[in-house]
Order: sequence, then C-alpha cells, then structure tokens
Amino acid sequence: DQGEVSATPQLFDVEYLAPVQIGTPPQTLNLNFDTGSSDLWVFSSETPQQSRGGQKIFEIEKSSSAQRLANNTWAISYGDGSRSSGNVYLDVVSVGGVNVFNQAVESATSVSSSFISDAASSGLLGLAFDKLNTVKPSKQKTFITNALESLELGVFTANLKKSEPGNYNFGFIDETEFTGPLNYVDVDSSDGFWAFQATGYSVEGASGNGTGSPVVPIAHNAIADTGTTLLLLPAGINQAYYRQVKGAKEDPQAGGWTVPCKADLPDLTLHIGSYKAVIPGELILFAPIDTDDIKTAKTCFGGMQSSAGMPFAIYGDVFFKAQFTVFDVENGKLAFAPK
Ligand SMILES: O=C([C@@H]1CCCNC1)N1CCCCC1
Repeated sequence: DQGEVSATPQLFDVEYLAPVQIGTPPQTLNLNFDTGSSDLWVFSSETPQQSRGGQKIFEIEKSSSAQRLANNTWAISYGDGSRSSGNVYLDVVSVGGVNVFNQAVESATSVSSSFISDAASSGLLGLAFDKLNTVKPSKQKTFITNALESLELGVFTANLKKSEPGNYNFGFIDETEFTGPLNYVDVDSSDGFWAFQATGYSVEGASGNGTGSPVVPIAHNAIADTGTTLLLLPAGINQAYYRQVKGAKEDPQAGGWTVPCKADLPDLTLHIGSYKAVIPGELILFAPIDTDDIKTAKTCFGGMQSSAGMPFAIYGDVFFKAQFTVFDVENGKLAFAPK
C-alpha cells in the first residue's frame, strides 16, 4: 500500500495542512502533520461552540464506525504554550488512500486560544514516536505505526514548498522529488523525537571569498519537526549568520532576529555528518512584521531563530522547504536530499 497527500501552506507558510479522511462515511478534515508530536487530535462535535473558530469538525455521531475508547483521555501541551485535551475514539482513518482501522482519533473538549483562532486547521496528526502519545491510561499508536505493516516501504517523506502546495508520501520514495543521492543519518528516538546530530554550519560569502565560510563546528542535537514553522538553531549560528546581513538585528520586541525585507540573504549550509544541507537565503526571509504586505513592509522576521533554552535545535518547515526528507520508520533513520 502507498499514498500521497498534498501539503498546503497557510499564510506566510506558518503551517502546512493535509486532507485526512475519518469515519464512515468518510469526513475529510485538514490536519497539521506534525513529526514533533504523536497525537492525532481533532476539533469535533464534543468541542464547545465557544471554542470553535470556524474549523471543520469531526462529527462523531455521524460516523457509524466510531467507537468510544472508554475511560481514556488525552491532554497535550506544545512547546509554544498551546494545548488541547479531550476524549478518545477508535475509527477508520485514511491518508492518501492508506487506510488504518481502529486508529485512535482524539476528540478535543478543550483547546487553547491559538488553536481556536486558526480556522483552517481541524487538528494535528502526530508522526513522532509512540512514546510521546498522551492518551491515558492506554497509550495509543500513531497513524504511521498502525499503517506500517500495510506500507510497501516502511517510510514517509516530506516535500514542503515555499508558498505553494507540496506533499507527504506514505510507503514510497518518489525519486522525482529530489536530486542526487539520499544522505542517510542516524536517529536517536529514545526521547520520542526524530532526533539527530548536526555537526556544524557555514555561511556563504562569510569570509568574502565567495566559496563560503569555513565549516564552523557548532555541533548540535536537532529534531526534525514538520509542525514547527521556523529553523531554530544555536544562538552562535544565528549571530554568525545575521552579522552578514546589513540591517539585521536581534529585537526582543519582535521576538527574535529581524532583517530588512529587501535584504539579500546569504545561503546557510548545515553540515549533517558529511552531508551539506543548503538553505537558500530567500527561505530565511520570513513574514513581514510591520505590515501585512511583504512588498511594502520594511522589516521582516527571520526564518532562522535561536533555539537557546531548548534541549535541542528544531529543524522546522524552513528546512523542509529546502530539503527533501525521508522519515525511515522501518530502519529508524532520516535521509536528506536537495531538490
Ligand atoms: O511542542 C513542540 C512542537 C510544537 C510545534 C509542533 N511540533 C511540536 N515541541 C517541539 C519539540 C520538542 C517539544 C516541544
């Protein structure tokens, strides 16, 4: 079995939503596929009206195959301070034609404000490791764990794009979505994340010789997290990069590094083992912060920010827009390639 779904960016690529079919007859909800968490939760008929902001909901009573997982609840809180919680059902879930029967579908009876105000997202589909699932007393498995035995290849891939739909594939690797060989790296899933070791970075043009700065070995632990918008890296990498950009500044008022929207940003190369992951400078230009119009805006928020205070760096959507990524569940590996 194998499947492909579109990954559609919301305004300023702040998140990517993919269609998921839940229940009988199928109800299609657009969910945020999150390799940084392991709960599949949805706005539902159990979500109080006051906590809905226009999202499409999963109407539990209209699914003939929904079964309450009695005496089980869930509650999750994300690193950005958002949180949700509720009851648990088992139902059929399909992604791009890949079907899982008896998938835990976590129904929200409470959601925090940032979820309420995000009208486009009906919830999250977690793709990290099962140990992070929050259902109690019986921890539940993710969609990918449940789908694994039916997949041709035990993998899923992320191919996100700047300001246009990309895709997630399940069960196969589409060689037309990347160039060159795949570069495999070891994963440490002991904390439940797609964690790996990055060995350093270099900034194009940093030393003015055009061939890019020497590799600066700021080795760091990192996780691959499609549910995080930006690229969160050690403070030293941020300083070395943004010091090359005229007008860049770390502005606590703005919440981090800002750059002039017209800046010509250098490429950032992240060294992962022997692999050089190039992040084109234009991806490090993120949303305007002084107006909603990137054409007239003067100041833009940087697409790379500091991971200071976090247990690891977070390779979020800015990274996945530059690098085709294989999440090899079968072998517990990640693989990257340019595209
Ligand atoms: O909650 C999160 C992210 C938030 C955005 C969506 N992905 C999960 N964390 C990042 C990974 C370490 C734990 C905190």
